[in-house]
Amino acid sequence: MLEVRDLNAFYGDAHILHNVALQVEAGQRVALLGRNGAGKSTFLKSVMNAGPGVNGSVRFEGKNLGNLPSYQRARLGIALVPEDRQIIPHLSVLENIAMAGHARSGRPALTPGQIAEHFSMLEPLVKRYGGQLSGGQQQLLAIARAFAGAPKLLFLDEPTEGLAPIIVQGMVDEILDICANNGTALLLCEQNIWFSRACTDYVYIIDTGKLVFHGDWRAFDANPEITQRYLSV
Ligand SMILES: Nc1ncnc2c1ncn2[C@@H]1O[C@H](COP(=O)(O)OP(=O)(O)OP(=O)(O)O)[C@@H](O)[C@H]1O
Repeated sequence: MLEVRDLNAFYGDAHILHNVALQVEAGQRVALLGRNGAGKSTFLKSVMNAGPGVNGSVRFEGKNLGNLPSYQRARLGIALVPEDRQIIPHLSVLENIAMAGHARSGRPALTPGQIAEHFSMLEPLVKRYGGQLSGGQQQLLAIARAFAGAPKLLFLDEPTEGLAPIIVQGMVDEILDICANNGTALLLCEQNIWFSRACTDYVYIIDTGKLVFHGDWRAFDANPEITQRYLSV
């Protein structure tokens, strides 16, 4: 579904990503782990054509995306939930979800009400303003909003950052359920290994802009030095 080859990314003269190759199959759930500054967000932004200068090949459902602008990538069915969530504070929960409808992929989409129903922590809050939500509630709203476009592939950028463990635990089921119900593939950028393991089947590790490991969680566990070398702080 998503096939990235030889991806290099730059901010001005700074060469951030080096020959990255990563693949996500339809319906697959994949984690991209790495320390602060390893290049996870840059990778997502590069695939969305939303910031860094990029060369290399990004193919989605067999099509080379070339210079296609971000909004057209969204309409092909790729949704990015950015690290800073970008909730609109003066719109209600339902209005925030409805706002993302313009990114529709062309697949049958759930209504904002149906999307909110999937997220038990959000459902009682549908009329509340975005700016009145807690950090965890805002994160769930950002994920819920991504589903307004009926994405085929969802990018989540460090969704657990700054959230209490109890909220993070609840998010696992909400994310797995809505992805399964909608046949949505997931690429999760994280530092939280527990959460990544609970949400995905396959893992890539990035360190200073280079991929240094990929495999399933069994292969990850068979190489404990990986955690020590690339993920411990
Ligand atoms: N707009 C920018 N201009 C210049 N350099 C940038 C910019 N954004 C990120 N960088 C640099 O690119 C490198 C990768 O950053 P990136 O945000 O992709 O890492 P990350 O793995 O997502 O980290 P974090 O977990 O802290 O969000 C870092 O060295 C960072 O300082």
